[in-house]
Amino acid sequence: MTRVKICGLMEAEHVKAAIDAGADAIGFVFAPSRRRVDMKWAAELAARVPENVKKVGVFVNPDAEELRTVYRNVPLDYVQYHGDETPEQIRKIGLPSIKAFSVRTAEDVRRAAEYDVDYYLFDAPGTDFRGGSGNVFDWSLLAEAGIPRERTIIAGGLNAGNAAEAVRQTTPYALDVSSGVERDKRKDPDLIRGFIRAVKERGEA
Ligand SMILES: O=C(O)c1ccccc1N[C@@H]1O[C@H](COP(=O)(O)O)[C@@H](O)[C@H]1O
Repeated sequence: MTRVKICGLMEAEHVKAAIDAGADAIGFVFAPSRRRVDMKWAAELAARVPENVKKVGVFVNPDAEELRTVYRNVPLDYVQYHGDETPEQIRKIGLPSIKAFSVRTAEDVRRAAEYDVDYYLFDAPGTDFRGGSGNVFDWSLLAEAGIPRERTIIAGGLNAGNAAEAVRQTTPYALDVSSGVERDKRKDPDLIRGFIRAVKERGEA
């Protein structure tokens, strides 16, 4: 069964909607973004999340000490690195990790093999910020990744209308969505439910 991560949550109502709809993971953005949350509020939101729903902190080129401070104060399951972090930096920090790759070319996808992380996330390049752009990348490039599909997460411009096709083409571990479950730049509970339904009710075994 393909997992779903709902990212960029900022409001308690939307955290609850994602959990109730069956999200497998939720994401809090600590990087520069219109979806950024501060550590104290993220800790309050995270405290409402049951253990079976994984909590992911999204960072871009974080300072290692600041990252550890957030990790100590917010009960995160994974750190998502969404910048230019090197394999050595991630290894040295030593926390459970997801590395995001901005995909323009096959070379961008091949870089993933240099990293030793828990999950590999492939996203379209950002526009205003490093992620959360609502753009789709060319999924066919993933054939170049050389990463087991059970450790692959697809992001970038997903919505209830293209989620099933993304799963069909890429057979990933999980889909990750932010813009596609927003209306007027704010998360929308109906869109969250619709996205999760579109992924989970594809008729998979
Ligand atoms: O969501 C953000 O604002 C964000 C900012 C900086 C880095 C990553 C960010 N989010 C990640 O972007 C993709 C989702 O993008 P989309 O809006 O669905 O196209 C996902 O990996 C988020 O974790």
